[in-house]
Amino acid sequence: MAIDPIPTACTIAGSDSSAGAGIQADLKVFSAYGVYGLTVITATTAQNTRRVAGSWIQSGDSVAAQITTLCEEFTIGAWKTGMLGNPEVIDAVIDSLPDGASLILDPVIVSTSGHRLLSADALTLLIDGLIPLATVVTPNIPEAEMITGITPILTPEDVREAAAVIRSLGADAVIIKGGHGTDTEATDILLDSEGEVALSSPRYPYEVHGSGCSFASAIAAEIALGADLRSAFPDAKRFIDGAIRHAIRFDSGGAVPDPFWEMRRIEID
Ligand SMILES: Cc1ncc(COP(=O)(O)O)c(N)n1
Repeated sequence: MAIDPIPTACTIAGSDSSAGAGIQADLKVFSAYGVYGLTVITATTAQNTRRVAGSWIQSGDSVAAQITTLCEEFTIGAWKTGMLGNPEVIDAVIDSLPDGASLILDPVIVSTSGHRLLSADALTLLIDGLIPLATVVTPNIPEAEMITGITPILTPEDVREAAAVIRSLGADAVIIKGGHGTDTEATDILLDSEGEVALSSPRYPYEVHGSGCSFASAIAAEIALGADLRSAFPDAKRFIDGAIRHAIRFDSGGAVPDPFWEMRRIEID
């Protein structure tokens, strides 16, 4: 199928040196979809699949210049935010994003390995300034707890209550990802103006570094291709389930999603 012009999506996120999460995950997912991926780098991190050793955040000016320079040339079908780091970067994003942007806001706060990727004062600004601009916010359960103050989120009713609170902060829609729960299935819940959709997929017996980033990027790619959120959600869920089922697993025990598993020319399962 020929699509002209090529759809574009832009990720505003941190670099992950292990290439499982962050900018690298997002670009892989965009490319697997056939969407041209643009990048705004907010930070570099020194990390592997097990730990974050350090992070260095860009200035607000750098982030603003990257966004405005891209907007000079490209019509960007979807924006996705990941690690933003501090209030200066969030302010730059709020000030530079074009009006009417479709924004998939993945509220990266703490890495799965436990390293803080967003300062506490930045969380307040993310809630007050960025969530109201979001087409969809995609927290996992720990992030939903930190955004809403509802702790612990344990039952499906708790998840629904947290999703309603996040929508009331001004987002069009919320998807709370169940991947950090303990059931045998990972159930994600979408809440939008029309109500709720719950989707479950198997939980695999290994931790996959970067699956949250990859899922949010799959939603962004779907939106860039013209899907609405109600159809993007099940398609992105299927996509990430395949990338996790066929995750690249290292000798260390670490694993990262493989959005390209169907294209592999070598057998690694
Ligand atoms: C640069 C960057 N962005 C996002 C994450 C979150 O991913 P995870 O929750 O899998 O650690 C990360 N670890 N690093």
